[in-house]
Amino acid sequence: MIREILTYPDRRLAIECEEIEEITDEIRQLAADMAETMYDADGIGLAAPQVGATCRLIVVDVSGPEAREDLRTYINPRLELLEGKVDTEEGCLSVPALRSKVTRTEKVRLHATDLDGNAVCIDADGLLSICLQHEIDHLDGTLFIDKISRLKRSLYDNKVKKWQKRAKN
Ligand SMILES: O=C(O)C[C@@H](Cc1ccccc1)C(=O)SCC(=O)c1ccccc1
Ligand SMILES: [Zn+2]
Repeated sequence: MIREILTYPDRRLAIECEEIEEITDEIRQLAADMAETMYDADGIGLAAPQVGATCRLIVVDVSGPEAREDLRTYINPRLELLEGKVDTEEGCLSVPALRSKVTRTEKVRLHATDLDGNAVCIDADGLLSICLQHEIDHLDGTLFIDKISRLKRSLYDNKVKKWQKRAKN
């Protein structure tokens, strides 16, 4: 089922998520719900804390929400940063109405477990590399706004305060 996506400054987005010890039916259901929620929100990735879960689970599909033909689910994902630096314009489903330049590593090596319990080890570059870094940051409680300039961050914080005031009235 589609779950609510938490938005900044919800403190649950800052949680350091725990390793998954056992792949239970509950984990499988969460992964299915995260994929459905990601597609519904036109995303190419989603991390468990974005739907209020505190385990190290991410889903990615860089083929995009229209194609939906390359869904990958990763349990306890870990990245080796290999080489290169790249600047990209990022957004986040948990940080509405903000896009900003983020500098990331170009090539990464992913170590994870898939839903069948098999070990995964793949090298990634391009959009998949960026998406994996963005999603695994979420598992560590890091949002891309933690990586932008203090000025841009404070401007966004002021916008959020205005939205919250308006929501209260
Ligand atoms: O908030 C999230 O984790 C989802 C986010 C992940 C992301 C991946 C790569 C760069 C920035 C952020 C998104 O999916 S934002 C949507 C997006 O970037 C996109 C959507 C369709 C096609 C291409 C990109
Ligand atoms: Zn995000």
